[in-house]
Amino acid sequence: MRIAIIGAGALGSVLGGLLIEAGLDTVLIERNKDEVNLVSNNGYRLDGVSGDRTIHPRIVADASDTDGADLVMVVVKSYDTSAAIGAVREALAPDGLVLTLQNGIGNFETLNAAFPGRVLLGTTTIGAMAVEPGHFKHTGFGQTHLGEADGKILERTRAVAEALEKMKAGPVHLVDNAMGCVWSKLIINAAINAPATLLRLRNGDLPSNEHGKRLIHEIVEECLRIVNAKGIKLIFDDPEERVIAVCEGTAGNLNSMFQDVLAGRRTEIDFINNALAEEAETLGISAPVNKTLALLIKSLEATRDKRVG
Ligand SMILES: NC(=O)C1=CN([C@@H]2O[C@H](COP(=O)(O)OP(=O)(O)OC[C@H]3O[C@@H](n4cnc5c(N)ncnc54)[C@H](OP(=O)(O)O)[C@@H]3O)[C@@H](O)[C@H]2O)C=CC1
Ligand SMILES: CC(C)(CO)C(=O)C(=O)O
Repeated sequence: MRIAIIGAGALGSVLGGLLIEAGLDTVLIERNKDEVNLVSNNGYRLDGVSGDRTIHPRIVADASDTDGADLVMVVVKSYDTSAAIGAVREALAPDGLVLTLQNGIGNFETLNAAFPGRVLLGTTTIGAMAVEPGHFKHTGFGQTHLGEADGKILERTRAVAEALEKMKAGPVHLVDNAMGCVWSKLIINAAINAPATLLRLRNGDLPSNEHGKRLIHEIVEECLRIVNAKGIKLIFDDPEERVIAVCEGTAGNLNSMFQDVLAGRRTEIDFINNALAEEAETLGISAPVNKTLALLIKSLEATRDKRVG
């Protein structure tokens, strides 16, 4: 299977490195030309839980320099998905498939509008971090869930799952409820990322007091009203309990939104709490908690240079 990865950032470089080491024909497509030159000339350092080594991938800035991939994995930030469609089109073989493992909602819909019936979706808890140009850290093994949007288990989806399994980065589950997986992760990110960012807390400290617990409760309840109205089936029975378990399981983490804010990068708020608020509005449901969290994070992004203290 020929694989192209669009976005050789943290997750793309970790997945790419593991796929290359597993012997899969994998090319990285990255828009940052300095990074492409650096990695073309020297490879990149990949360290962390799977060891410390240098990966020498094939990496290109122009997707038309690839050979027609059977699988194009989109691992750009959610706000870059629309702009990446041209690169996906250039990289994709005529009968190739697209896979999104991005956080938030809307990525599948954006890609599927461009490549109808050819997009798989899912989630991964594999952890990745960019340390500096040319250096990425594999911060954790994790579970990957993927499937077809209509829930069918097809031979083509099985082949993708088998290829990803070769990374040995954690179990890869072929599921009949991939949309439910995406929404389940959405709720976890909605209830942890924005509040812990605003409170400047590590994940474990968010539910450490009754107010933080109440905040999680209010966010999850609001999300559940949207999920139920849309008829989405989550992959766990008690989402609130799961959010608290994730906080405890990742207690020392600064969540990805907090890391983006600290680094002065744009966040994925439009695809998490803001997307939930928009879904609610479309459904005629009130979602003041998600709406307020989204406005606070967007205000935080807009006032980066005005912070006091
Ligand atoms: N990191 C993690 O552990 C996990 C991340 N995710 C999700 O995966 C997605 C990617 O995250 P992450 O890897 O951390 O993000 P990064 O910002 O580290 O990587 C994204 C990369 O994609 C590049 N890019 C953007 N648009 C294009 C394009 N059109 N063509 C080629 N390259 C492009 C960016 O370039 P530039 O530098 O110019 O912006 C950047 O290098 C997000 O949705 C995230 O939520 C999910 C699970 C785990
Ligand atoms: C699960 C969690 C909250 C772990 O930090 C995460 O996915 C993130 O930081 O985006």
